[in-house]
Amino acid sequence: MSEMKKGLAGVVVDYTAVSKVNPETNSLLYRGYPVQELAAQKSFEEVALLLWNGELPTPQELAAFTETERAGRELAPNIKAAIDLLPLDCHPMDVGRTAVSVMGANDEQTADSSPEAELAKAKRLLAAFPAVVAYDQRRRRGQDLVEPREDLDYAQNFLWMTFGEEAAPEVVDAFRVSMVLYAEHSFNASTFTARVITSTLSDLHSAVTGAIGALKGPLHGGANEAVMHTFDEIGIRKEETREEAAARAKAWMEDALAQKKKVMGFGHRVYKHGDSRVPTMKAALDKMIEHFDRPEMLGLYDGLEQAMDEAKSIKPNLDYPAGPTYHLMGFDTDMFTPLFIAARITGWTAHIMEQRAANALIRPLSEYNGPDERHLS
Ligand SMILES: CC(=O)SCCNC(=O)CCNC(=O)[C@H](O)C(C)(C)COP(=O)(O)OP(=O)(O)OC[C@H]1O[C@@H](n2cnc3c(N)ncnc32)[C@H](O)[C@@H]1OP(=O)(O)O
Ligand SMILES: O=C([O-])CC(=O)C(=O)O
Repeated sequence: MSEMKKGLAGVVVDYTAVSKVNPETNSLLYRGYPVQELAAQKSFEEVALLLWNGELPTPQELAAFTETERAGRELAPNIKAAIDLLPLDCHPMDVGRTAVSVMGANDEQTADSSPEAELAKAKRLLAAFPAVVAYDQRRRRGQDLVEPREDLDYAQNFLWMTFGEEAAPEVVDAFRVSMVLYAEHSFNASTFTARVITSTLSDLHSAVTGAIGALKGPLHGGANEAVMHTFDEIGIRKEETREEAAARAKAWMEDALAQKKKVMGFGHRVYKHGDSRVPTMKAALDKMIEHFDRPEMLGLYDGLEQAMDEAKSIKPNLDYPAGPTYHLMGFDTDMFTPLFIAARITGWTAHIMEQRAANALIRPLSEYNGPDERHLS
């Protein structure tokens, strides 16, 4: 029997030039650039162009994309109608998955897999998806659709369409940082799903729809939502000091680990000494805690992190600081993973284009362990 690698752990299956995750140096490079530098200096729009094209845009390229992106933000009538038909208590990831599927049916270039068409579709998806998340949160709150504004950038407009008011610059910046950090992460489960689907020569929207299904699970993107459920289970008490909250969180974690529970937002398949993106996202969370004056949230955060570190030396992943950041911004908890979709559309589509350019059908082998051959009498 050939060696089996459950979960493909440690298996290298292809080359990629999109990003490099290095657990030894705890670094993440998008097309060669450290993600921390991009998060400090670049807009999400610039990072998207970097991931797709391999280079940062020239001012002219950025201006052209800005125009396309701002013109493509409206919710198409049949996507709005499809969302309106979905139950208010279905998960927002079901809404996001359905919306991308309808976008695939709408797109005139769905069957065109030329590099130019793939890039154009990726840009349209990036531009159109925020309206899905924004409208879904609003309809669940009994609020009307807010039309996009072309005078706002991607992050500003996303928050505008969700909350119907202009967000403070600090909030916009933390949101932008989260989008940049969530944009890309090599062969994670959802990206690999997108590449598997692409490898059959299926279309870009099908690959993204499948990737959304993979992202939904709590072992992957669904963890950012699960982190908030943990905070809620411990109990968020605004009147509490940071120290009081930390003590309760520590006790909660010790109890959870004694019961051998998996606590979402901690651990990673590749990083074993901490996720390269966490310090940058934690700095954004700190700014939100200060902006909204919520020190007790920091107490909960620190308490869980310290207790996990002391008991198992397992470090937080990106979902851990992202969850409470989105909560403080005002997003409903089950909207957090759709926010991850909005960002990861960039990485997924970059990988879809890369897979298509050097394709091989992805079809591994299995070792049969069912009943021996038998026959109908
Ligand atoms: C953006 C992202 O998608 S990042 C990932 C988000 N996912 C989560 O936060 C879910 C929680 N974390 C996990 O389930 C895991 O750490 C994974 C799935 C991310 C990575 O898992 P793997 O590399 O397969 O490691 P595995 O799950 O085998 O864990 C190794 C050991 O650490 C323990 N462990 C790992 N993560 C956790 C955790 N979050 N809580 C408690 N124990 C954990 C496991 O129980 C296991 O212990 P054991 O050897 O005593 O059985
Ligand atoms: O790389 C992974 O396995 C998961 C992850 O952190 C991501 O997709 O951002």
